[in-house]
Amino acid sequence: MPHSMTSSSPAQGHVVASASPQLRQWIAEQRRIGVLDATLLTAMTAAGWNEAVARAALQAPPMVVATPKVPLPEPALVGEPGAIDVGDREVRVLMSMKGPRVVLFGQILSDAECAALIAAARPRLARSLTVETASGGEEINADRTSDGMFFQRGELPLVQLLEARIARLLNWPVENGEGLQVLRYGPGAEYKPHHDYFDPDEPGTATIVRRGGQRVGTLIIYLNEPAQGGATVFPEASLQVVPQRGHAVFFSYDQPDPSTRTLHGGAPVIAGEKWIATKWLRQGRFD
Ligand SMILES: O=C(O)CCC(=O)C(=O)O
Ligand SMILES: [Fe+2]
Repeated sequence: MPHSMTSSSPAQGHVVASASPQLRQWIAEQRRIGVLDATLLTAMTAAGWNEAVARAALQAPPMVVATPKVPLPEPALVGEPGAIDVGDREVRVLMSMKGPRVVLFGQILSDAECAALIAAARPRLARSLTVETASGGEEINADRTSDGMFFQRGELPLVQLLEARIARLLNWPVENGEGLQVLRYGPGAEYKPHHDYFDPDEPGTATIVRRGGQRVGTLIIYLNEPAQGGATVFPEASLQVVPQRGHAVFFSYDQPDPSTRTLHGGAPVIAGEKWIATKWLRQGRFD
């Protein structure tokens, strides 16, 4: 009988002799986001799959997941680890959401490292520009009232160390990352909701993506804690990430399209200052 697939439950069916490609696809997708096999088995039998078939499907060679349009940065969350070893440090896993793809991490930087990054960036701050897709150049933008600067990739030992951690954490080559950007928001400063990918309909985008391809993921690292305000918000997911020193929020987008629901912004700082470091990840080498 025909059956429909959703991402949250296996296909319903009567007793079936063998696992369909759809079922194997669903298993692969669930594993990718970290669901354990025991949980999958329960879900499959509850949905009407014969237990022997369900077990066989779980034992079959893993299927390549076809859902993402392009390979994406993604942390290894299979088995639901509480932390990920990034070489010189254990990064804590605090929250994981599938659609939009958002993962919250803790302790990617120590307090001392956050302070050192702020100190290195502070003398180089200037009013933030945004990439202007109309021309491919950069411009001052009223939607973005922070001050910022870019580090060259590998510019300082601390920057290099952080880039290596990010590469391990998100399984994405260091070479595909843009230089780390540090932003400071004073009281009232904000970054209105936007997408980080480059709009394919804008004439300047072709020029921009010649170097490294599209952006496919973003990691925002919180370097301090504003006294009030300054959350990173995802309006379409009703999600608000409160800045905590050393934490980082990751999100990815498999195509440059609003359907990824990765619209996000930095809410106005109400009191104090907000410092973040942003790492944008490209599809290919960003040289
Ligand atoms: O300030 C924030 O929380 C968001 C920053 C952001 O969207 C970006 O740097 O692309
Ligand atoms: Fe952004």
